[in-house]
Amino acid sequence: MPRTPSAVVSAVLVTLMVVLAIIGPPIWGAAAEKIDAGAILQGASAAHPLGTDNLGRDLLARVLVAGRYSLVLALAATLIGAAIGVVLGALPSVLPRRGARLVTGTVNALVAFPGLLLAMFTAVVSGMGARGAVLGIGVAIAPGFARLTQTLAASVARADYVLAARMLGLPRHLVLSRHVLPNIAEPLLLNLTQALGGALLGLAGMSFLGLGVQPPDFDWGRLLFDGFGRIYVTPEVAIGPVVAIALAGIGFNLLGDTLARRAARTAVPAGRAEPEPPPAADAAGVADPEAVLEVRELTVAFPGGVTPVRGLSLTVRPGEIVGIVGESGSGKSLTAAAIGGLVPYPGVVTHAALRLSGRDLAGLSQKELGTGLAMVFQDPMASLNPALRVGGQLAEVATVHQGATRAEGLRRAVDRLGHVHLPEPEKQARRHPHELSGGMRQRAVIAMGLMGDPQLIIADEPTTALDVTVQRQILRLLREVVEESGAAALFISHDIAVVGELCDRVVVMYAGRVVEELPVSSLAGGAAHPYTRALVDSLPDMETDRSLPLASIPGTQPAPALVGEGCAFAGRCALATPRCAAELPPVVEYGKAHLVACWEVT
Ligand SMILES: Nc1ncnc2c1ncn2[C@@H]1O[C@H](COP(=O)(O)OP(=O)(O)OP(=O)(O)O)[C@@H](O)[C@H]1O
Repeated sequence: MPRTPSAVVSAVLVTLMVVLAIIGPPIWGAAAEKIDAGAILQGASAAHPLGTDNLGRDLLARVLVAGRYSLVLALAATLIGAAIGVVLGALPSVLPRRGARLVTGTVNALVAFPGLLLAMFTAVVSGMGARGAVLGIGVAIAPGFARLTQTLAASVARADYVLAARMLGLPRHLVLSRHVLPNIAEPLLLNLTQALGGALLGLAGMSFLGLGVQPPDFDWGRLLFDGFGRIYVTPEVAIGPVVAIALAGIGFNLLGDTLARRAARTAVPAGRAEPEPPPAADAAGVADPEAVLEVRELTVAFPGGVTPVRGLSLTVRPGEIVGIVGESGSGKSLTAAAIGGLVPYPGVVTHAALRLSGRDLAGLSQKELGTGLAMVFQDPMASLNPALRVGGQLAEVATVHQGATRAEGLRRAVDRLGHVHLPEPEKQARRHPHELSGGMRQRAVIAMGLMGDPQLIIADEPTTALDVTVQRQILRLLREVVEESGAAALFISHDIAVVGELCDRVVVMYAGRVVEELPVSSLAGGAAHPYTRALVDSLPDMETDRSLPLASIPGTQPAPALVGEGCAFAGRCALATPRCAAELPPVVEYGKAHLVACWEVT
């Protein structure tokens, strides 16, 4: 059901156009063709509300009848454009390098060429009339489709399942048709709707220029062309086709926008088996009144059976800093992204519960999310707009979400920048992000999170890009901010030593699952899972012989698409038995505030 005003408007307009195309010719067809020598070139009257043409035919009836032809021509042009575009866009994936470069270069040149000129040129070359105009508009639309197909195909090409198919030696055209095209079909279809609106306007333009539909046929553009010569004497004769063209163009463009927005929100991959449905509502249970963040059975899946986060549960309580630790690729960042609603398309997030202070995260407004949840990422430049001054960006949180004036917002921004110990905060607020050092930028991002009233701060590897001294300062700042603001924090890191220093509790992830959760105080000596123990053992201490290479865990973590039935760590585990590889160990209690998933220690 459409919900936003633009969705309602687009649904009404498009339905109207389709109904008109179906019922227009049978109902008003005869009136549109009826020649009346006594009513030639008349203006508006009761009998002819939009006037008549040079043969005395009723213009209102002609506008209503022309809808079908206009829509059919636009649909044909769009399909031609999409077909040429998808072929051109997909070719670089199957051609040898040189051919691919040639096609890409041609597409780039065509994208830069004005569409209407391309359409006019093609129409003139292929013969004036409806066929030439349709071909012309089709050719003008094609480069846009080609560029979109290329970009989408390139983004899917790096997915694990495409790499796996390539490594299996599948021919390129099969990789393209089986693995790439089905996964980019949905955005292409959405683009088709928007292109239909553009084609309608383009065809009307061609007919208006005299290059399109020729008499005795007529579409809205042709009616506008005929009426335009009389626009100063009887302007109403041009109004009908103008209104029809505008409404149809707006309707299809808005429909494309609405569908694209909806698809981005639901992000269900096209043409692929969908991941398991979310567990039944009652599995969510009752909200934990103690929890700032409650995550139950969180799963993040991508097309092709890639499930990098599998049934993850965790709880963060007020004032607590919980660390998520794991090797690269264990699913830490996707967990953070899923909590923040930032999993990129075409990822699908399912969960039994995802609550912030007892409230379903999906039900929170942008304002509640913007002020209640602060996200700090590894690269502060990714969170700061390089074109804006730091103070202005921070102030935006207050002006957009809290209804503050710009002056109030700026005052609060300077105050928050001082709070995170940026020297001379007024001066820093006037600077652009590139004028600050990496550590200062990260402080500014933390200050941005503090502009609201965050209940939870999610910090995803916030110190990885910084040098060791600055790392320590930022970690100290995070602890201070949590203590002062009363917020809780979820701290993500691959470094168990850093987690051990900063956090109260640690959640250890391996290949998308929680394998152990324990208080940080139990890490040294109290860890139960062989993986956690190996992580702790790989840390150097005072007695480590620094002349020897650091201990590391032999083997590698399996890629998300290659995780088997049982424990994903079994292949690297010294304690593994045949049961470990065959059966998934459940996460069970192992002493006070301690959970573990391992057959051999429970
Ligand atoms: N857009 C995507 N499409 C398909 N797979 C993805 C996508 N994003 C991430 N993945 C897969 O999910 C897995 C987990 O990624 P994630 O970034 O959460 O790991 P991580 O533990 O944070 O690692 P790192 O420390 O390297 O960031 C990776 O193996 C990656 O291949």
